[in-house]
Amino acid sequence: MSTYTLLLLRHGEGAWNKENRFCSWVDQGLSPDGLMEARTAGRLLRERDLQLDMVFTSVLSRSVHTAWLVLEEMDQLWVPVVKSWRLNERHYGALIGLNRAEMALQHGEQQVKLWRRSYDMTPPPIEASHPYYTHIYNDRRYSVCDVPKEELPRAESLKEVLQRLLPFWEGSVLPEIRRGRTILISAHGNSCRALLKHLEGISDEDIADVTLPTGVPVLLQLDEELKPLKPRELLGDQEKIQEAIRKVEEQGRVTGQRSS
Ligand SMILES: O=C(O)[C@@H](CO)OP(=O)(O)O
Repeated sequence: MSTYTLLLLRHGEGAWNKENRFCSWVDQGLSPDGLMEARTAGRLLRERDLQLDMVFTSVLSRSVHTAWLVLEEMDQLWVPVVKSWRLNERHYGALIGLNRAEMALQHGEQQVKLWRRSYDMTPPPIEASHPYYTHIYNDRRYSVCDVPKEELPRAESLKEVLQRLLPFWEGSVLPEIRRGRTILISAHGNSCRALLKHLEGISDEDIADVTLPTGVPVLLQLDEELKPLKPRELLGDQEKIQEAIRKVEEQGRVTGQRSS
């Protein structure tokens, strides 16, 4: 029976992870720690002797840059990379740019947890008057998408992330996996969570408890039916990974932790 190897990776830490702001579709670069996390992820994959055949990223610089650093560390910079907006971070609508701890103070921690982690709650949409509206929709990268700019999301629940991601997964990624290719998807916390939900059959309720830290590769072994053969493996120092997960979860508390 053939098995498939799939790696999911949330990009290394970005500047706004540190500032505890909803980053979403704002094109923030990697922080110095994020650069290090991406290189460490690459070294971990090299130590496992993984040979990548193809990489998929979002169109946000932090996921593209992470993929590049991983490939460089693996000495596999030649590997083809395909980018799509459909792997972008969840569109946080009007919440973009806001500080999670301040939002928890204003709206309550429970509301922030629902916005961040519930499966089907869509945050308020971004309006044209929002300070980051032009930054996002006037960016040239969104004029070359497979849908017209007007049809791009203005806010998304995790469910809506999965809906826009699935056509790309099925049309572009799955055929490569079925050909036996080893794939890395370098994306974002919520696009990776949506994909994990789909692949592992996680319930709408349980997905709220799945948190991914930045820069930690998630190794999945799939059977011919694309069902996981064993539990997902988060690569790296397990104690540090648990600590990083706890920090991401605490970002929505009134005292708002920084991600690393
Ligand atoms: O800011 C964002 O876009 C995401 C990921 O960093 O935040 P959250 O963890 O709150 O979903």
